[in-house]
Amino acid sequence: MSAPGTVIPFGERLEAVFAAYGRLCVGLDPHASLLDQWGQPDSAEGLREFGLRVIEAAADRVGILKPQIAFFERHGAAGYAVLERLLAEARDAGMLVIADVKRGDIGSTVEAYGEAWLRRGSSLEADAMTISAYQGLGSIEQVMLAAEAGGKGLFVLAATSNPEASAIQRAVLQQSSRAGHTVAGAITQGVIGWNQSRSDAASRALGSVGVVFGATTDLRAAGIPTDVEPPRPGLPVLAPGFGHQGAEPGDLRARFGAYAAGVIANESRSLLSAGPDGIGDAIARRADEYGAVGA
Ligand SMILES: O=c1ccn([C@@H]2O[C@H](COP(=O)(O)O)[C@@H](O)[C@H]2O)c(=O)[nH]1
Repeated sequence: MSAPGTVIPFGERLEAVFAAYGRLCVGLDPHASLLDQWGQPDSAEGLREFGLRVIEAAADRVGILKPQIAFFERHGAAGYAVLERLLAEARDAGMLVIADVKRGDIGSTVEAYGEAWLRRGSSLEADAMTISAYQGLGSIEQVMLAAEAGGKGLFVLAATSNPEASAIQRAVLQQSSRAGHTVAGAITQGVIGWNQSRSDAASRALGSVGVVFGATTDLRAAGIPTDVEPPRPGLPVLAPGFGHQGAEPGDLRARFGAYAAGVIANESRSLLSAGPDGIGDAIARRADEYGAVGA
């Protein structure tokens, strides 16, 4: 147990979760159709009941929860109030919470997003957030520093799971120090470089800044070779695309290759569609299947 106020790097916390619970991450995506299936109204009350039941089923079975903020935002301020409660419940239950917010802007504005989602004591405090470096990796530098100071994590969109992303993410850079790299490859290398530049890099198995790689994505075609061992610290990889979008636990090693050890396998609809009575078993079964894949 660490002393109060001690900052434990996000990468270290993630490593501990992998060791205790494995790599499955439950996605909290309260689609209107799922609320209906769960017998809940498409309202803030419905979100609250749905969210509380998902957290109850997930706690002690998995160590990571990824709320998709869009489904709360569509209910306005009432949705955000529910989200605040659910974030606190999940964190109190000991889960690492990744807020899937995909924020990005000029640096001074991204800093404010970082404060909203990662500052200790913020009503929306999570353990990590997803972020876009479309305005340049430099635009998120202050957030990376603030996250590090608070023991928080970031997942930078690199090679996402949606097929229509490839035209942009596979485009080859003409200028910059990473000319010749794809956009996805340059972002990935930039994040790896950031983790390596931290003072404690050599002693860490995992860095605190990761990337988003879709489990449905051909990483090699996106300019990210998967047969070359990345340097330490290892790269956390938030990987949506398992379950509903088609990827299976058995695909993990072939898809991610040298990055497999850092993969957080997110599944949302495939688990949530088991309904309130089936979700606990669905999570436990899937957690076992990822466990069988190994590290
Ligand atoms: O590349 C990306 C980035 C994020 N997502 C998000 O993950 C979940 C996936 O949900 P499923 O129901 O398991 O398909 C959802 O919140 C997406 O917004 C992604 O799919 N791909």
